[in-house]
Amino acid sequence: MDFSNSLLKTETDWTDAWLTAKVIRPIDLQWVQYLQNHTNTSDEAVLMAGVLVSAYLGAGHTCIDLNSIYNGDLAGLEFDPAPNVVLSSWGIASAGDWYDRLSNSPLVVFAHAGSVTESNTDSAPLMLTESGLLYAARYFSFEQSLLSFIQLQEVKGRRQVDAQKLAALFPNAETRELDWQKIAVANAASMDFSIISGGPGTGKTTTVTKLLALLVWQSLDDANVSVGKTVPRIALAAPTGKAAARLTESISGAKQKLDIAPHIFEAIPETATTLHRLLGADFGRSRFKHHKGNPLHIDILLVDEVSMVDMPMMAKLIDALPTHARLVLLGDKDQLSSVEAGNVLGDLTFGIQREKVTRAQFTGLADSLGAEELTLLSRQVIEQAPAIQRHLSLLSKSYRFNDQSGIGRLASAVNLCQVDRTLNVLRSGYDEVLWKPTDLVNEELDIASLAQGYKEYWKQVRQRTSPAQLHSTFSQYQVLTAVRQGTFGVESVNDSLEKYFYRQGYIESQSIWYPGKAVIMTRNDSNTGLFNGDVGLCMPDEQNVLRVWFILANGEIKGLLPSRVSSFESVFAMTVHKSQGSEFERVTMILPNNASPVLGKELIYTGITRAKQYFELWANELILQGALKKRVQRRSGLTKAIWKD
Ligand SMILES: Nc1ncnc2c1ncn2[C@@H]1O[C@H](COP(=O)(O)OP(=O)(O)OP(=O)(O)O)[C@@H](O)[C@H]1O
Repeated sequence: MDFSNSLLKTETDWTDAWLTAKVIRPIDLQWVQYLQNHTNTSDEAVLMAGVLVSAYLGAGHTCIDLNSIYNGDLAGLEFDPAPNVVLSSWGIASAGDWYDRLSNSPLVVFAHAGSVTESNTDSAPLMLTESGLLYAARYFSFEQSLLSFIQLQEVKGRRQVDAQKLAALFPNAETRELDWQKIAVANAASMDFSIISGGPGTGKTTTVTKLLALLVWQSLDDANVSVGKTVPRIALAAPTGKAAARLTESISGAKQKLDIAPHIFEAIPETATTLHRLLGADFGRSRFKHHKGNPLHIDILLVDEVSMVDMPMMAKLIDALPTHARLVLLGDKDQLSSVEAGNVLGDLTFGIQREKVTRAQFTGLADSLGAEELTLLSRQVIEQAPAIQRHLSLLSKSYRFNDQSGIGRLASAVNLCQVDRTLNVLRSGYDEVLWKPTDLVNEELDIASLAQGYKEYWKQVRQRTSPAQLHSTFSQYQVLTAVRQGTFGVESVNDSLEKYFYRQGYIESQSIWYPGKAVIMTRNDSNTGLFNGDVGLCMPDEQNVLRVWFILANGEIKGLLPSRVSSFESVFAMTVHKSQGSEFERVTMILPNNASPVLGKELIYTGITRAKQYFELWANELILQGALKKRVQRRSGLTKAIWKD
């Protein structure tokens, strides 16, 4: 693209420098040029703000903060020259000056609730708030709908909770120690909007299955569907096909463990779907079938793996929710945020306090819990908390990792950014944690050792085992990488692994598709119904025709001819980003040998918590230390708006 005639071209050549350094993308300039052409604006300070808004969106931030940028806080993005240096060279001496220039531009509209809707975003491309946050208008509108939804929850009354039924679902609840899963259920049952967050194995699925059982039981009462009582319509959803398939599996498992009447058991669904499918994605159109004008036909919506849900999707989900429906969000707030812009779960749970309840919550729980529980809970009350706190429950006791577990300890140290403790755990010789320090100079990867984990998989490929069994074996082990490019990036590691498998004779032919080939979808495909992130394994069917087998969100297995599978890549190694929503018995995670903007503690925490039994880390100590000190904090207006009290 030639920008030579553009007003963006200045003596400082800031656009060229930023493009060359890849800190902005051509699309960021194209967008601003488009705006510029439509409004005849030539104020470079405004155009720079537009370029930054677009570039920040690309990096996952929903807005820019003029004050932070002017003060040199660039959210980890490496702009050289720094925006404030360029702005100063134009005589803009403070963030306030920049604000004034933006306020007077035809490109910018002063932002307040209701000042923009998704349909009028073209006439108001940039939105500026009083506090100096600048948004692309669509993103301001998404954020506003989420805020309005949360505000609406505050005026809704409490729902009655049946204490006896609740107690029956928690027969082992102790009287000397609070059961925070029970409190989470009691709390969520009493309101229309709730978030249950927790690390791996803290019982999120168990808790939410009991919540569904309680809600169904309360609706149907003790008798079988009695006159005048209807079964609540419940939908289970997750952001990706893989996460939905896992939710299907884990809800069915958790249901089996409940001691409930058959008619309640039957009324709790087991099949989850993707958010796209739930909302009625029409791949040819940007709008979903379900929205405010045509809401979903449901009474309760449970969404799992919410850390992966981006801001536009969350806004659309809320838009499609009928006003009477309950929304329960589930996820691990400490995991990586969504690939696209936003950090919805992180923002909503930003100031969450562990094992605390607000005064309002405590009062609300009075008729749901026993006297002894209330006495214990009364010691956990916080008097001052923002309104959102009463919608939140944080589960922290892990039923997967006990206090002695290496993986649990490692995840906890990483999550708290404790460098020394992390290194101690890695060096402590736990059976289930191994650290292989990598050499910064000699970038050889021990592929033979990496490939060991796939031995059982290849054995089963040779034995032509069933696709379901093959998937089960494949999910036992996964190599994870932090980045895509470079020797330790996913592309190179996959390539090396495939070459190794070929040399070992595991791969039988040189064609693209061979028995045992493992792929991951890289985009949604309306023709096949597959979703970005779905994993397919190649094996002959009973007629000896090669097919690629996928596990669908509902748990079914579907075999497609390879010619029907497009937009995929190999998945013997996958990026940590793509692994969100999946878990494996054993994981090897490889960090790159140079610092990368994506490398922060959230990524390392997410990688570790994919492993259920064994975790191996291949990383250089310096790179690891640097990553642990880095928190990737996404800019948005949500946190301040919700947690300001
Ligand atoms: N209160 C409890 N007492 C005993 N075991 C429990 C309890 N809660 C959960 N578990 C067990 O711990 C394991 C993990 O529980 P669950 O799957 O509900 O957790 P999760 O937070 O959803 O896990 P994940 O990290 O996989 O999403 C399961 O085997 C479950 O049966």
